[in-house]
Amino acid sequence: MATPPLTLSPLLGSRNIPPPTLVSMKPCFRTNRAFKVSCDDSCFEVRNITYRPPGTEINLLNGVSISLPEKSFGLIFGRSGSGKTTLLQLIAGLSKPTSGSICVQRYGNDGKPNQSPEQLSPERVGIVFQFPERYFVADNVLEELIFGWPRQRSSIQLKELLASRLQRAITSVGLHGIPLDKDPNSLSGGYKRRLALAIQLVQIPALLLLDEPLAGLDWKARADVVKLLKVLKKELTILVVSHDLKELAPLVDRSWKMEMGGVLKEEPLPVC
Ligand SMILES: Nc1ncnc2c1ncn2[C@@H]1O[C@H](COP(=O)(O)OP(=O)(O)OP(=O)(O)O)[C@@H](O)[C@H]1O
Repeated sequence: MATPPLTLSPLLGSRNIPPPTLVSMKPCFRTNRAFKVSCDDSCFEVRNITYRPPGTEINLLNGVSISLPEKSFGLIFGRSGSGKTTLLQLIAGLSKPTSGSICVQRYGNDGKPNQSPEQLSPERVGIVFQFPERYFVADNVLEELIFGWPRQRSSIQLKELLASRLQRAITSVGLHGIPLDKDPNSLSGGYKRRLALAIQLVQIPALLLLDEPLAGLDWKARADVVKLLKVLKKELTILVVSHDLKELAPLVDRSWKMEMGGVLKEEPLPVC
């Protein structure tokens, strides 16, 4: 039986993004690891995207391109207001690019595309906005996790599928020791982030987008989230926007700098 796609949590559209603090950058650079795209590998590709919000005269993004191989970790850094979050929103399908495309491209042994690019559908993308815990709506962890799920009567098979996905998501973010009837707002900062990640992982996204995943956490919670992302990276393709370059650097396979005016350039991280 075909599995109906799970709807994205209604929370997504309502999460506002306050500006993060800018972390000073050190003047030494880390080299990006070389990537070999081999037989039947696929890449998430943003191709020459331009974005001008409806009714405005200014392009927030100008000819942005990204290629991120499956199960790799990409990081976008750059000054506040340069357009990083805007780009994540476009990749997640929350707004439409004015021109350009977002797709999945498969490559053959020779490194050349071996079929036509497939448009990246929003159902395959999970996004966790900055400070996601500010937008928790439920009284307990379980309700928070299933907030966006279909409420109509569903088949036993669908219920079983959702339950197994839920179990897997809870385990993969290390929430299994937490009672499901606990108030999400009583969790520690690090566990709130785990919960926000689990909400997205239930849908088994092919691509996970994270906007400032370490912002506002204490050092212990930051270290926990970095450790968790290292584990998730084995299963998922992850694209992060962050100012916390030093802590995330060990995970990063590819990095880009967003210049003011929405111009993106592939560039090594400016950290030792
Ligand atoms: N719908 C819109 N209409 C006009 N301007 C917008 C719109 N959305 C965002 N902007 C502006 O676009 C610029 C880029 O915003 P964006 O949030 O993408 O930057 P950012 O690089 O993620 O910044 P930060 O690091 O502070 O989160 C900002 O100047 C913002 O005010």
